[in-house]
Amino acid sequence: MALQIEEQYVESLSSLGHKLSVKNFIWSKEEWPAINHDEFTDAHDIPVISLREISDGRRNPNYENVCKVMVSACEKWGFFKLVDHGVALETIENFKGSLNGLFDLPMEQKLKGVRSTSLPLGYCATNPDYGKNLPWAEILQLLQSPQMVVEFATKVFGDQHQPFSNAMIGYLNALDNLGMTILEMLAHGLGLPDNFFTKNFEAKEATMIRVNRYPPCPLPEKCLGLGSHSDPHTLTILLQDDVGGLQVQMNDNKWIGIRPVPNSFIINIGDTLEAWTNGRLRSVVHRAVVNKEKNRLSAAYFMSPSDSATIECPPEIVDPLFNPRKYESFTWGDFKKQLLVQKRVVGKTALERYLISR
Ligand SMILES: O=C(O)CCC(=O)C(=O)O
Ligand SMILES: [Fe+2]
Repeated sequence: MALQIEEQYVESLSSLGHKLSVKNFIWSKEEWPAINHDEFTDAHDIPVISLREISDGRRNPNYENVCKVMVSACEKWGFFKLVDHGVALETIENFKGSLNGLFDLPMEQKLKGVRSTSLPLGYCATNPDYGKNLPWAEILQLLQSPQMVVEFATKVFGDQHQPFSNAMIGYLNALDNLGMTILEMLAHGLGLPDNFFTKNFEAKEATMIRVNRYPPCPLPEKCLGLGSHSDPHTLTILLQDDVGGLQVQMNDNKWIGIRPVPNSFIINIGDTLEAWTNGRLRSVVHRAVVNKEKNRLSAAYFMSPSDSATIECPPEIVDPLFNPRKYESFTWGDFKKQLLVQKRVVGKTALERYLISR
């Protein structure tokens, strides 16, 4: 029986002329997920933070407090759920609908927007960037660039590209605003000038979105939608639907499932922000598991500074005696270049190249 499943042809993830079967997607045993996509333990879930009380921003008396709570969540968990975030429901629903519509297209049409071998941007059915195992996912990666969105959408939809382009551009703009707000709040909560991070984010050279769609999988206990990894960028704003599948690794190496909350985002710290804060805000390893019945959509918006931005922990955060500087300073451009060459590895190792050895 098991053998039969493993031999099944995986139509949803096979590019034309490149037939894959379930066995091509089986991960090494150490990576097999022990908890299902819909297993959650509320006592161990990540904190929820609301922006409702402070929708008028810095002038609000609660602002200070919410910024501190946000920093604490990122110190302890590296992750939190954000509700009352101010992004219009319509913008989110339009975006989700357009992306599900894209992934529902015949493979032949999606492949018109296939990513190139040199640049990981565009559509791909099985992303080989995450080590030797194939993720059970279709992926669309695009930069925060209206021109690139239109270029991609035109390849796939021809002169009918506008609904897709508009939904995507509207979503990217809304998330850029939200991301800048969060980066300001984190700086404020850390006692840094409010624009300490955001001043490096005016050019959107490397900010990008990755939309993942995980088709139903006949063997979810041996496959993964996305293997264990940390996000190398600065800040991730993740949208997920109500299916469930995101899991986060705790300090004791145990995995916890993150229960989807309607109309929320998941915010997590990337490696670059961990280095920028000398390890105070944590970039935490996570993965996506798949399930037998349902398609699952998630979209990770990765904020990145300008290529020339120098990532160096400010003196306010370093203490030469108790908390000495952990990382050499580096530019985001250099780190990004290294990541492109190295591709992804399992777990969290990308920052190691900048560790100061003692
Ligand atoms: O699908 C998910 O919930 C996780 C996605 C993710 O971690 C990523 O795209 O980096
Ligand atoms: Fe991620």
